[in-house]
Amino acid sequence: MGALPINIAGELNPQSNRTRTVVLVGRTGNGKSAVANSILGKKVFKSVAKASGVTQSCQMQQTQLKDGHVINVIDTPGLFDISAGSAFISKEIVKCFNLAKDGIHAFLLVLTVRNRFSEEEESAVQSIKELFGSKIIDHMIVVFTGGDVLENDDLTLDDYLEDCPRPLQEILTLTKNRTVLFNNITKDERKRAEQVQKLMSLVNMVVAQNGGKPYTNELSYELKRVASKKQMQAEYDAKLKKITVEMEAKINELNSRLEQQLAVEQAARRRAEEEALSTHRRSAEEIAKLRESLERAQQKIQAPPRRSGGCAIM
Ligand SMILES: Nc1nc2c(ncn2[C@@H]2O[C@H](COP(=O)(O)OP(=O)(O)OP(=O)(O)O)[C@@H](O)[C@H]2O)c(=O)[nH]1
Repeated sequence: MGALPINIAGELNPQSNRTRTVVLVGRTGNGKSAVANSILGKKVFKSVAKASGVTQSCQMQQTQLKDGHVINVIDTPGLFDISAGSAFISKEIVKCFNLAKDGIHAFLLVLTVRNRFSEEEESAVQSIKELFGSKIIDHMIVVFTGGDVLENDDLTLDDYLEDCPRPLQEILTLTKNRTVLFNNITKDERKRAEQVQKLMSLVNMVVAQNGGKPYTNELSYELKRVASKKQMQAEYDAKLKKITVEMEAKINELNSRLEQQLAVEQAARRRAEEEALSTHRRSAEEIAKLRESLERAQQKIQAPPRRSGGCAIM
C-alpha cells in the first residue's frame, strides 16, 4: 500500500482538491446503494428490496461529474444495525478508511421517508457519533430517499419534516439542516442530475466549512502511519489486525452501553404506558358510575306518582 495523498494536517494535496470522497451510512434498506447509483449515474451497486442486508462489504466506485469533480462513492453495509456483530463492524470500518485514501469529505446519513424514524435509527446515529467522535457531525449530510413517495402526495421535504420526532429534529439541528431529497427511481435524467448537483453543493459547503480538510480521526492517522512505513506485508497485516481488534473492543463496550440505555428507555416508556392505561381505566369506571347514578335519577323522575288510599298525591 502506498502513502496516502494527504499531508499530516489532513489537507488534500493540490492534485486531489477536485476529488471528493463520500461514505454512505445508514440502516439496511434505507437506500444507500440506490443513492450511490444515483450519484454515479449508473447501476453499479446492487439495490433491491430485501428483508436482510444486500450490501455485504464496503465498496468504492468513482465517477467524474460534469463540473470536473471526481467523486469517490463508498457504499457500506448496515454497519450500525442492531444485528451487526462487532467483529464485522470493526473489519468494515477499517476497510472503509483504507479505501478512502484521500480522506473522507462527507458522510451521507441515508434515511428514508418511507419508514418512520425509529429508535434503532437514533441509536445508529449515536453509535456513529461515539465511534468517530462528534467532529463527524461537521461532515455529515442527511440524505432522504423516497422522493417519489412525497411527490405522489404533493409534499415537499420541508412539509415532511414539519413536526418530525425530536431525535430526528436534533440530528437536523446538529447538521445545520444540510438535507437533500433523492428520488432514486426517477427515469428523468435532468432530475437525477439536479439531485446530485444539490448534494455536491452541500459536499462542497462542508469541505469549505472544514477549511478544505477531509474528516480524519485517530484511526485514519494510525492507518496512514502504518501504510506510510514500507513494512513487510506480514508486519502490516499484523498491525491492521491489532487496529481491528481494538476497534472491536470499543464497539462491544459501546453496544453494551447502548443496550442498557435502550432498556432503561423502554422500561420508562412501559411504565408511562401502564400509568396512562390505569388512569384511563379509572376514568372509565368513574364515567360508568356517573352514568349509573344518572340513569337511576332519570328513572326516579320518570316513575309514575305513587297513589295513597285511592287518591293521587298532588
Ligand atoms: N420508491 C423508492 N424506493 C427506493 C428509493 N431508494 C431506494 N429505494 C428502494 O429501497 C430498497 C432498498 O434500497 P437499497 O439501496 O438496497 O438499500 P441499502 O440501504 O443499500 O440496503 P443494504 O444494501 O441492504 O444495506 C430497494 O428496493 C430500492 O429500490 C426511492 O427513492 N424511492
